[in-house]
Amino acid sequence: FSTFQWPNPLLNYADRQLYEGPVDILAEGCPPRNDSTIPAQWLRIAYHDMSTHNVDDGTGGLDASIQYELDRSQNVGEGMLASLNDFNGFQIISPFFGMADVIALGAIMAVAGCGGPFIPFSAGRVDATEAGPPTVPEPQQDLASHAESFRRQGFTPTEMIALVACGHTLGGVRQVDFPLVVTDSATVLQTFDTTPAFDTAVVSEYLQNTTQNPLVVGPNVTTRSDFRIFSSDGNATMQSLLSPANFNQTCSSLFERMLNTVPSNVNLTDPITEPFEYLVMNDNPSRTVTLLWADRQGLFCPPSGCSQPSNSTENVFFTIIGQMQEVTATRYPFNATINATSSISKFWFEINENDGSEPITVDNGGAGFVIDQDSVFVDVVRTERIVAHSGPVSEEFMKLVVRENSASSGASVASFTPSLNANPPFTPTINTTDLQLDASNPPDGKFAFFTANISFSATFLDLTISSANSTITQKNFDLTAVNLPFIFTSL
Ligand code: HEM
Repeated sequence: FSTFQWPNPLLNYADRQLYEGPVDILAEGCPPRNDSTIPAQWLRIAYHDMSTHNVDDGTGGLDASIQYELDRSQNVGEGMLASLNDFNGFQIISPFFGMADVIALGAIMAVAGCGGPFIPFSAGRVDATEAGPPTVPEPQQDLASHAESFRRQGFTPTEMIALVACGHTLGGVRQVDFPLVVTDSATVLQTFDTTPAFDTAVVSEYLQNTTQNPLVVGPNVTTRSDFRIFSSDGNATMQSLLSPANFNQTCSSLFERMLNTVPSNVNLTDPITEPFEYLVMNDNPSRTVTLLWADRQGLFCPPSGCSQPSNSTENVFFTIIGQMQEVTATRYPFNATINATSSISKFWFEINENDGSEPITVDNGGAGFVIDQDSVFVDVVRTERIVAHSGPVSEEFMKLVVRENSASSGASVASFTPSLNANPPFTPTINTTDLQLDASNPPDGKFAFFTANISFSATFLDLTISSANSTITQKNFDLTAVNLPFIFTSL
C-alpha cells in the first residue's frame, strides 16, 4: 500500500498516463518512421526542449518551448513536428498536465518501447508561452563549447559523455537535414549503431572501431562531435558503459535528471515508480471489496447501512511500463445509490479475502476519502454528447447537466478543451459559460438541475456557484474518466 493521499488530481492523472496509456501505443515495439524510429524522434525532442536550461539563473528546461523553436536550424528534422503532432493527438493535455509533461512521458515510453530501462516519472512541468534561448549543441562546435553547453544544462563532462551515448543508441542523422555530416545523398538516414534497440551497440561498436556513427567517423572531421565527446576522457566512460547493466542504470538516472530539468520556480511531483492508484495483489476470486460511506453529518448510516459491494471485476490492461514491472491489477467497480438528503461526506473500502484473515480497511491513511462539498456536481447520468444533423449540416456539442443544492445567485462552468490545431503551438481553449436552469429536469429533493451547451471535446470542467455570501467550486472534474452517452438527433 502506498502513502498516496487522495485527492491529488495531478498524481492520479500522471499515474494513469504512465500505467494505462495511451502514449505507449506509438512506442511499443520501437516502431520505424522516416527511416528512423518514433522513439528516437521522441527522445531527441525531449533533449532539445530541455537544452534551454541555464543552471546559473534557473531559467529554461523541459517546458515545451520547443513548440516555438522549430524554425531554428538546430531543431531541424521532420521528427520534431511529427513528435509534437503525436503528443497533441493523444488529446491528454489537461489543466495540470501540459505538453511538457507529455514530452517527458514520451521519452520514458520511447526508452522502454525500444527495450531500455524504466525511468521514474515526475509530473507538474509548466508549459512556456514563448521560445527559449537557442542553446542546443550542434555537431560543428568544439569540445569546449559542448562541455560548456552541458555545464549550463546541469551536467558534468563525464555525464555529457554518457548522456550523448545514451541518446545516440537510438536513431541517426538524416542526410537532407545534415548534408555536411552525411555526404552521400543516396543515404536517407545514417544510424548511430547497427541496432534500432536501446542497447550498448553504440558503445561497443565505437570501442571496436566498427562504428558507422556519422558523428564519429563521418567524412567531415569538423562535425565528428560524438568522437570528440566519447574520447574526451581517454574512453574511460565509454569503457564503463560497455556493461549493459551499467549502461541501463546510468542512462535511466541521467534521463530522469534530464526530464526533470525545469525552471527553478517549477515544482515536480515525487517520482512515480509503481502504480499507486491500484491495490496490486494476487488474484483471489473469493475476495469481496465493499464501499462504505458516512453521511453529510459524518455519521455512518443507519440500519440499512451505507455500504455497497462491488458489482463486478475488470482486468486492468497496463502499458509497457506496467508489463515491464510485471504488475497485475483488478479493478472493482461500484454502483451505489446515495440518499439525496443525508448525502455523503467521505467514503472508504473494506477488502475481505474470505480466507479467515482479518478484512483490511483502505481509508486514505485514516482520513477517509473526503468529499469536500456536495453543493454542486456534474450529473454524469444526464450529461450527454450530442451529434445533431440537419441535412449536410451537423453540430456537435455536450449538454452538461449540473446539480446544485444551494440557493445560488449564479452558476458557471469553465471548460477545458485540448488543442485541435493542425500545427504547434498546441494551446488549449478555456471557455466560461453561464449555467441556466434546466427546464427538462424538474428539481429533485433539495437539488435543482442546471445546464449549458459546451464544447463536444471538452475534457475538464471547473464549476462555480455563487450565493450572497459564498462561492463554491468543483475544480478539475475529469470528463475523460466517465462514459457519457452519445445522442444522435436532428437539429
Ligand atoms: C553535443 C551534443 C549533441 C549533438 C551535437 C547531437 C547531434 C545530433 C544530430 C546532428 C542528430 C541528427 C538529427 C537528424 O538528422 O534529425 C542527432 C540525433 C539524435 N540525437 Fe543528438 N546530439 C547531441 C546530444 C544528444 C543527447 C544528449 C541526446 C539525448 C537524449 C540526443 C539524442 C538524439 C537522438 C535520439 C537522435 C536520433 C533522432 C532520430 O533518429 O530521429 N542527442 N543528434
